[in-house]
Amino acid sequence: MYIGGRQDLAALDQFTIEQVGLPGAVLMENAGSAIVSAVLSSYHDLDARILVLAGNGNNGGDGFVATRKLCDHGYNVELCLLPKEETLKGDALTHFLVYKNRGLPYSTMATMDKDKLQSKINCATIIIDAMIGSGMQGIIKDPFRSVIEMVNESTAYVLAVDIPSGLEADTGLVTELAIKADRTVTFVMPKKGFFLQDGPMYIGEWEIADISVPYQLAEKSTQSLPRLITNGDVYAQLPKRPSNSHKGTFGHGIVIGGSSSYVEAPIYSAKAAFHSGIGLVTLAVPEENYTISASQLPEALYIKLSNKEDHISPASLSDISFSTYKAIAIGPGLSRFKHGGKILEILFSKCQDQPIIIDADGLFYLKDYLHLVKEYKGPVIITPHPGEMAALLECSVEEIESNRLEVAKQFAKEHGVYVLLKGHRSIVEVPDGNTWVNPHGHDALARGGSGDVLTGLILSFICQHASPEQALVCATFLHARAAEVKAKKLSHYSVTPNAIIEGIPEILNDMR
Ligand SMILES: NC(=O)C1=CN([C@@H]2O[C@H](COP(=O)(O)OP(=O)(O)OC[C@H]3O[C@@H](n4cnc5c(N)ncnc54)[C@H](O)[C@@H]3O)[C@@H](O)[C@H]2O)[C@@H](O)CC1
Ligand SMILES: Nc1ncnc2c1ncn2[C@@H]1O[C@H](COP(=O)(O)OP(=O)(O)O)[C@@H](O)[C@H]1O
Ligand SMILES: [K+]
Repeated sequence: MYIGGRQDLAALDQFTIEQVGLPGAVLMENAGSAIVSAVLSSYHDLDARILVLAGNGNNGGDGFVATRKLCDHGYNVELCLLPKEETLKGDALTHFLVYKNRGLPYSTMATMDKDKLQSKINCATIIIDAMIGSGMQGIIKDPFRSVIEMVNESTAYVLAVDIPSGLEADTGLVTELAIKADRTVTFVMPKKGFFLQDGPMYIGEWEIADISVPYQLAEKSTQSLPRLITNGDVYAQLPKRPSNSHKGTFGHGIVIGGSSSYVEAPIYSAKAAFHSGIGLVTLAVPEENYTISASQLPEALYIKLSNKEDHISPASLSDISFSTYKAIAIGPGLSRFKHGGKILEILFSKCQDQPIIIDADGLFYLKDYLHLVKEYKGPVIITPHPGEMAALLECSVEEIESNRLEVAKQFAKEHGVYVLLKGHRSIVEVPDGNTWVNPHGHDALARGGSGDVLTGLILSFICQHASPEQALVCATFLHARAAEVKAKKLSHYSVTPNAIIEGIPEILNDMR
């Protein structure tokens, strides 16, 4: 499923109107009807008081259609047009005239003082936000400003038409104020802004409505648009498991990490790999971590790396026979120490072309070794959280967060790496290829060790013959879904890395 920005949507609408020959007023009729269907599917109480707040652009036009049709269904619905009537034009004006020709009632800000509007908002059970849609730009201005404040303070259920008013479709930025929707019915495709910056906090539950803009056009003409990872994508891309297979079929991976302060991190990665189908895992950890690691995960094979003070001695990596492993994950719990970058130097010199996944403190050292990545024959995958990405780029976390899609794309292109930029709505960027956005995951994942689990999943799927892109798509989605399913059972407060690992089989079992 593609996600688009303002211009992508406008181009698709225009194509449908001009080339396909479906007039804009028909699309608007469909959009309004989709809002009505959303109300009909959830609210059967005809006494519910529905207030439609409309702007003067096409988003408002959708609101006029919805109000007319809700009246026809017998709902107790009221239309309030916020800008002046004279400012209406185009399809919105057409549908406003249809509304008026039907003799249906409406009020405007001009005919009503602020207190009266406030009392309408307070009395509403459902508010339909048709003030501003994808045409939103800049700082929200009056008359919408004060109305948005009132709506956000009310107890009404808020249904946003296409996008909550005040949220920027391209960037997910809310400058000062936007509608906090309970549900957003969006047209044609989800907007990029739903998954960036403030967006996820404003859209509520969301769904896509078909308004007869042919979606196949998006697939043909918008290859560069990001895609949302769906259950279907993951099902299609998960490594298949022939029943006559043996452990060699599903690959042997190695996790290199751990230090005296961070014992658990590489264990979480290896456990996650075991719970998601890998054939064999070797844990290469400092020798002083061996006993506790082996007691927690006896299924793994072990390489005891010699310690230097409280961390791995980089030179000890020279003794690993890397050709044994189908893929390598490095970084969880490695810790930061002087000359730690030597670890990457040795790793890249000893590996041939197997996929290398660099996470956590491995990324800390990467900044000075990016040339090795470019020269390496095999795929390199990096999994930074915004702080790690900011350190790699020597910029602020804010700069990363306000440009997540661009940052990931640029970095992947420049260095030829697969980038998984983590966070609330993680981004998977394939060098010179696709961009994927994960719509799942929440605060239950905001706990030390969550990222280590994800690294193990990526390793596991690569060892099972998934391409790096497939592995990243599957791992990112399953990791977040596992946390969601566990949070439902245990509470958002209580999802440990081990709980996420236990959630993985539940999600895998549900995949179809
Ligand atoms: N033919 C089409 O293009 C279709 C568009 N549709 C609807 O039309 C919407 C896009 O319509 P438009 O491009 O007319 O734009 P919108 O109706 O989303 O917004 C434009 C209006 O918002 C005001 N506005 C923008 N930024 C503002 C700010 N910062 N403060 C205060 N007011 C602001 C503008 O002055 C203008 O009146 C979509 O979101 C969708 O709901 C649907 O009807 C389907 C067909
Ligand atoms: N609020 C959140 N919403 C969605 N995903 C989250 C959230 N907080 C954390 N995550 C996910 O949890 C993981 C945390 O990784 P990371 O920060 O590397 O943790 P650690 O290094 O402690 O294991 C990432 O996959 C990230 O996307
Ligand atoms: K809206």
